[in-house]
Amino acid sequence: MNISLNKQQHPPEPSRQAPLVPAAATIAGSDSGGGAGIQADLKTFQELGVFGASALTAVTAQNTLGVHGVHPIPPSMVTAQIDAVAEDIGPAAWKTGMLFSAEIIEAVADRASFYKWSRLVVDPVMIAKGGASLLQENAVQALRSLLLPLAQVVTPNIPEAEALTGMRIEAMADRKEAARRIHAWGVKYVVLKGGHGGNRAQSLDLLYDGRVFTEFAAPWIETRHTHGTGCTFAAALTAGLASGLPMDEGVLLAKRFIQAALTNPLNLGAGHGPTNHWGYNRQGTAGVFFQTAPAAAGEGEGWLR
Ligand SMILES: Nc1ncnc2c1ncn2[C@@H]1O[C@H](COP(=O)(O)OP(=O)(O)O)[C@@H](O)[C@H]1O
Ligand SMILES: Cc1ncc(COP(=O)(O)OP(=O)(O)O)c(N)n1
Repeated sequence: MNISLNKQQHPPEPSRQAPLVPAAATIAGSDSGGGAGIQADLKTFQELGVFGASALTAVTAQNTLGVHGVHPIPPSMVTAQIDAVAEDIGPAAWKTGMLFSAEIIEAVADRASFYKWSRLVVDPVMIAKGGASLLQENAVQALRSLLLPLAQVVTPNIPEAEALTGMRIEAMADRKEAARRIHAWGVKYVVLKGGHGGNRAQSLDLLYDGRVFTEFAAPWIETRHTHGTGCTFAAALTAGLASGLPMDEGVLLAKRFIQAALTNPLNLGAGHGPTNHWGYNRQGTAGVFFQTAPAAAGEGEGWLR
C-alpha cells in the first residue's frame, strides 16, 4: 500500500490563507534595554493579540540611564526588510519609530507609496528621554515632506510638534494650532500627545481629523518609569488599527494601554525604567475618557464615553 502523507507539492500560498490573528509591522530602532523601540512595539502588539513583524533601522546601545551608541542600518537593507515582510506577511498596519536619517526616511517613504499603505502610523521619534538624538537634524524636513503626507496618523509629543512646526507650544490653543499645521501637510489624523504638557493633574492627548478635536485625558501618574511611553502608545494604536478599529477607538485603546502600562512599574533599572506591558485588561483602565470639541470654538463640547 502506498500512503502519501503530504499530497501538496508546495506549501499553500500564505496570502490565500485567512490569518488567525491580524498582523502589524514596525519599522524602528532596537533598544538594547528593551523599554522602547522595536522591543516595546513587538511586546505591545503581542499583548494586544496582533502578530508583529519588523524592519530594523538602527541598533542602539541603550538602557534606562541613556543611549551609549547608535549604529544605523544601510537604507537598502531597511528596504529589503520591508519588502520581505510586505510580500509575504502582508501586515494590515505599519508603524514607524526611530528612522535616524533622511536616507532611511526616503527609503521608507518610497516603500510606503509603492505598497500604498492605508494604515501607516508615524511616530516622529527625535530625542530619547535622556536627551540623546535619535533623528539627525537635517532629517526633520524629510520626515515632514516625504513621510507625513503618506501617513494615516502621526503621533508627535510636544517637543516633536515644536520641531516639526517651528512654533512654541504652551497653551491648549498652541497645541490646536500645531495640529492644524501638521494636518495641512497631508496626514489624515494628528495625535498630539501631552506627556510633556506640564500638567501634573492629568495627561491629555489631542486627536485632530481636520475638522474636530477629540481630547483623551487620564489621571497623571507620578513615576520615573516612563521609558518608551511614546513607542508603546503608537504601537498600541497600530495594533488597534490592524484589528480594524476606527481611529478614535484606536486612540482610546492606546491611551488605556499606556495608562495601564504606567500604573504598576516593573522597577527595572536605575533611570527611566520601562513601562509594564503584562496582562492588559481589554475592558480598559478606569479614569480615561474622551470628549469632542469643535475646531473653531469652545462651545458644543459633549461627553462621548
Ligand atoms: N506620567 C504620565 N501619566 C499618565 N500618562 C502619561 C504620563 N507620561 C506620559 N503619558 C502618556 O503617555 C503617552 C506618551 O506620551 P509622551 O510622553 O508625550 O510621548 P513620548 O514618550 O513620545 O515623549 C501619552 O498618551 C501621554 O499622555
Ligand atoms: C530605539 C529607540 N526608539 C525610540 C526611542 C524613544 O522612545 P519614546 O517612546 O519616545 O520614549 P523615550 O525615549 O521618550 O522614553 C528610544 N529611546 N529608542
